[in-house]
This record gives sequence, C-alpha cells and structure tokens, in this order.
Amino acid sequence: MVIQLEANLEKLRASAPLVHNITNFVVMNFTANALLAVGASPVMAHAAEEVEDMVTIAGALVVNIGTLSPQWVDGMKLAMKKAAESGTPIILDPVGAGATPYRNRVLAELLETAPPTIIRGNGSEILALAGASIQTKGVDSTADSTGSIGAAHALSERFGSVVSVSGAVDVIVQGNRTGWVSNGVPLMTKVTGMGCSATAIAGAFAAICADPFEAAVSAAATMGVCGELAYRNAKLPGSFQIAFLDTLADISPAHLAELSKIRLE
Ligand SMILES: Nc1ncnc2c1ncn2[C@@H]1O[C@H](COP(=O)(O)OP(=O)(O)O)[C@@H](O)[C@H]1O
Ligand SMILES: Cc1ncsc1CCOP(=O)(O)O
Ligand SMILES: [Mg+2]
Repeated sequence: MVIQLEANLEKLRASAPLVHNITNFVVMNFTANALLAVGASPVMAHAAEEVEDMVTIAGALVVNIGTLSPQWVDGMKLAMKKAAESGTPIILDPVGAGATPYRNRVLAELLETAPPTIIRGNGSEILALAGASIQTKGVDSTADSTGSIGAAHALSERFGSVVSVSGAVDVIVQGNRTGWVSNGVPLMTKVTGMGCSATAIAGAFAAICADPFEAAVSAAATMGVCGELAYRNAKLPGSFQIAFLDTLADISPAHLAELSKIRLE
C-alpha cells in the first residue's frame, strides 16, 4: 500500500472536518490552534450534558485523559459510546498511563466502553496500557518507541485498534501492518502538547480517511515534517511552538509528501 499523504492533506483542508476533543487543560488552546492550522475545525466539549450531541455532528472524537476527573470521565464514556454507535472514529491519548492507579483504572474503563479506532501515545504510555508493570514518569516518555512495538501489537490485537507510538521514530501498527515515520526533531519533546496535537491531528485525518492506519501514518508524518521545517527557523521552545503552528498552516500538500520519510511493512 501507499500512503496518499498529499491527497489526504488536500482532502482534510477541503473538507475542514469538525474534530470533537475531550482533552486536558494544559493543551486545549494549543491543540485547537494546531487543528485550525492544519485545516480542521476543532471544538472542545466535555460536559456530560452535551457530549452526545456534539459527537453526533463531529467527524472524529479525540479523548485525552491528561487532566482527568470523575465528571470528565463520565463525559468521555458517553461520547465514546455514542461515537461507537454511529461509526465515528475514536482516537484515544492515554496521557500519563502507568503514572497513577487512577489513570490506569480509568483507561481500563474507557477501553471497555468502546474500542478506540486509533490509540496514540508515547513509548511508556503504550507499554503501560498494554499491561507492562512499569511506573511511568508523569506524561513524558522514558521508553523508546521501538521498544514498545510488542506492546503496540498486543493492544492492536486486543482492541482492533491502530496503535501509533511516538518518539524519534513513530511506529504505527495494525494487524500485520507496520509503518515507520522517521521525521521530527528532539525539540518537539520540549513543548507541551506536541503529543496531544499529534493525537488530535490523527483525529482530523481519521475523519477524512477511510483507513485509520493511513490516517495515523499521515498524522505522524505531518507532525514530524512540520517539526523539521519549524526547527529551521526556531531553535528554542517558545519560538518553535509558534513556528510549528505557522508551518502546519503554510505547508503545501506536495511539500509535505516530498519531505516525509515513511516506510511500510
Ligand atoms: N527524539 C525525537 N526526535 C524527533 N521527533 C520526536 C522525538 N521525540 C518525539 N518526537 C515527535 O514529537 C511528537 C510528540 O511525541 P512524544 O514526545 O513522543 O509525545 P508525548 O508528548 O505524548 O510524550 C511526535 O510527532 C514525535 O514524532
Ligand atoms: C504536562 C501535562 N500534565 C497533564 S496533561 C499534560 C500535557 C501533556 O501533553 P503532551 O503529552 O502532548 O506532552
Ligand atoms: Mg502525551
């Protein structure tokens, strides 16, 4: 198979899909800006009173447990249930999986509620989610993405999900398919919300791609290529964050495809 990166970004921008995010306080603003910059239409809504109505009009649901609390979890479950009923793609970011028993418990409940279409996390989070008994260090990874491939396959098999593990190389797995995306710069780990944006952008691509594996690979490549281009002009976290958003908005689909380093197995 070939990833139609150029066509996918063109389609995303032409249709500007509504992406419903239930995400964390830290990254809400940056995530909304990243979605707007890439060409999608973000909405943040977490109240149990409205999530079912919101997800009904959305092209994808992004659930991110970064700053979870019981009322938010109620909203996440209702939204996931509704999305599963209507076939709307669900993208789960297990932020901080393995850091506390509460996070692990909630993740188990969410996975029981509805299987995610795509799970996107860093190496530590994917290991923890797959049941490895590791104590992760908050939200940042202490594990290499390539060391989490076995865990990613196990999760993919258990839930039928595409699993996207971020890191120096992003590894995307589903069944017997594996994608390797070797774009990006280490400075991306020094800006909060880069992983969360990767997850939200996977939601934007999932809204317009029939194949969630293709959506996850497209999102990883878009993040990585834009990180590399932004780094040409901004070598420190503050300016890099802004340059990254500018690049997401400015990049042409052809340039994205040209700079992407994707290997498929
Ligand atoms: N060492 C690295 N080199 C290049 N790109 C990286 C590196 N680490 C992370 N990235 C990129 O940064 C983004 C966020 O990934 P990551 O830091 O793993 O997520 P999180 O913020 O959830 O921990 C992804 O697009 C990933 O490809
Ligand atoms: C710092 C922090 N604490 C809770 S959520 C969050 C943001 C994590 O964002 P990312 O996973 O994109 O680095
Ligand atoms: Mg993260």
